[in-house]
Amino acid sequence: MLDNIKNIHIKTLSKAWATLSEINYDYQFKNGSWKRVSRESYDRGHGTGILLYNPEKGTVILTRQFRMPIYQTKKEDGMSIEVCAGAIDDKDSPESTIIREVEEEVGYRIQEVKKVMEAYTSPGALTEKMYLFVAPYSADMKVNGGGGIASEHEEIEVMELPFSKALKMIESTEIQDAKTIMLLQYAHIHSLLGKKNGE
Ligand SMILES: Nc1nc2c(ncn2[C@@H]2O[C@H](COP(=O)(O)OP(=O)(O)O[C@H]3O[C@H](CO)[C@@H](O)[C@H](O)[C@@H]3O)[C@@H](O)[C@H]2O)c(=O)[nH]1
Ligand SMILES: [Mg+2]
Repeated sequence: MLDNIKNIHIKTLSKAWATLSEINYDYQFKNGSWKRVSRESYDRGHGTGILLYNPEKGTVILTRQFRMPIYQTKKEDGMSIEVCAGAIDDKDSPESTIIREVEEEVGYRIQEVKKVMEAYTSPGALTEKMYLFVAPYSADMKVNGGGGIASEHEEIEVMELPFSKALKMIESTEIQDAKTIMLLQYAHIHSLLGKKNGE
């Protein structure tokens, strides 16, 4: 335990789909003084995301879907271009979650994934950590059309596009999702697309 934090009091402000808490605590600053601090924290569990890439074709698979928080903040159409992603149930591992999400959302059956990053998505407000993966895909792995689970009100458009175009969509701000930008840049830095590495 840290010795510069004590008297932690957690108050649940909302417990519905996820949990919003107000956490009050005494924190000792570097000059030795103690202060009572209050912070809100939103817990909706952890998440996974994956960049699927095809080095032969020079393409990647992304998704496009409506995201209410984007609509709420930007007053635009709320559509978001993202890597395939999913929330992790407590009983599942990040790996098994993402393999299942890939089949549900984009229709590919993949066997192996490579974890490349663990990233807190908004550590001042969210408990969420994203486990980020990459995996190659090919046409013979396609098992369905994807789209997500209609009963969970998901409507996910599957996009297969040249890696070079995806990189340009970061510059043009068509892609604004952080985990997607991180994975596309990872692929670029590590030349995952070989000769078709976006140049
Ligand atoms: N009722 C209700 N249902 C919700 C809510 N939020 C999510 N759901 C349900 O839970 C499903 C979650 O779908 P996933 O594919 O597992 O997760 P995701 O929405 O893609 O989220 C992923 O990306 C997020 C954005 O980066 C991440 O925040 C999240 O951890 C995860 O990785 C949704 O389709 C919806 O049915 C909510 O506030 N209320
Ligand atoms: Mg999802």
